[in-house]
Amino acid sequence: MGIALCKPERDAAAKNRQIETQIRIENQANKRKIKMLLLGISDSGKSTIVKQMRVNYCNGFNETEVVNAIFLIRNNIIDAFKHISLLILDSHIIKSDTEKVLLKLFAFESQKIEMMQEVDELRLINSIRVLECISVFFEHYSYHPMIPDNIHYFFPHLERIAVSEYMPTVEDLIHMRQTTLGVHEISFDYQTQTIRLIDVGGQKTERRKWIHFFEGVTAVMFVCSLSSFNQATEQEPNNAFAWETSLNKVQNKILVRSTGKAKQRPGMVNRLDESVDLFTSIRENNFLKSSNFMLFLNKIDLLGKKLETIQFVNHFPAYEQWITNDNSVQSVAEFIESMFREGLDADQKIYAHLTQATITTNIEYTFGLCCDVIFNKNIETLSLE
Ligand SMILES: Nc1nc2c(ncn2[C@@H]2O[C@H](COP(=O)(O)OP(=O)(O)OP(=O)(O)O)[C@@H](O)[C@H]2O)c(=O)[nH]1
Ligand SMILES: [Mg+2]
Repeated sequence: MGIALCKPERDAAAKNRQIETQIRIENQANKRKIKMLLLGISDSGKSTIVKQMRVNYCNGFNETEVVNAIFLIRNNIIDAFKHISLLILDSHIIKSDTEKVLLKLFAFESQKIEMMQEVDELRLINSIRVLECISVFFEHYSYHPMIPDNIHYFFPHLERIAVSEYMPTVEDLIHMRQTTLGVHEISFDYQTQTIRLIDVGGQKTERRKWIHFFEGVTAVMFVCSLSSFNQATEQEPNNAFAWETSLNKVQNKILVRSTGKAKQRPGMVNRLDESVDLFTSIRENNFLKSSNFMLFLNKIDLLGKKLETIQFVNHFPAYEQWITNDNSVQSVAEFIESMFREGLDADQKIYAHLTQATITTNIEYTFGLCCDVIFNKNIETLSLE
């Protein structure tokens, strides 16, 4: 005989059943959705792609996000001037004593500037943007690896941005940089399907969270910044792929590629090398064996700008042996793509695309191409079952 429950207990049990049913319904619905995962190292452009999806297929950005963006964009600008000031102070660029005072303020007390009253913050941004040494810097060192990519967009717009009545445009929001922490998901309808698009943080400390989202992934969209070829990060103790060894039983391999590796710098890891190594380890992950792999070779615009003054071969000596080693965007992009394809089995297909994630139509077009492949494959799989 069952134990009789009093009314509050009966209500609680009914509520629990209701929640469980709801979760089951949602899980079933999620299974019917196409799950896409955006992966890649930090700053490659994953969240920028999500923003473009929101512009194209959701309702764009809400009022709160736009207001928050005012502060985030100004912080992006202050952060960029911090790095620029440090470089100028350390360089031969001529600067007057008054210029030095302002440069030192941005270089060493940028956090203080961010905490100031808006009127003071704007005054300082407007004072630094017109300095002679700043224009010299942009003329000669504009694509220095320490400079955040989005300052190339924001610098010419500073007169519009550094005013108290500033309201960010959609384009400003696309270029705004906010490091992703945790995992974020958007869901939207595309043609006849519902897509779940999952964005993760690319920093090393964030990567251990990724594995929890590897089940049932239809497509991995791996994003790599082509312009990262001259950027480096500090080497960390060898535990970056701890999630892989503990959860997926894949051996941590020393990855050797014949195509190319960056010139070694003690204690530093080239960001393009880091990206290729990460891609290889993800490609070998058992959970993702049946997923489609889309490679977004992103920031093609910045690659072009950098190659105007930087010789790619100086960073990747193996490029000397490449079929065409003429420092053109096309040739360098092909070489980089080959680095990602190194060691692929004959039956492992990777669909690579050159992208500029800051251009809405470019991402709309590329996403369309990815979906054509995914949907057609789905039809093939269904007809085989
Ligand atoms: N010029 C240019 N800038 C880009 C492009 N794609 C992204 N960016 C900029 O690069 C910066 C980093 O982009 P995010 O999308 O935040 O990078 P992420 O991969 O999400 O980085 P994490 O969240 O740290 O993993 C932003 O300021 C973007 O505006 C591109 O194709 N061209
Ligand atoms: Mg992000």
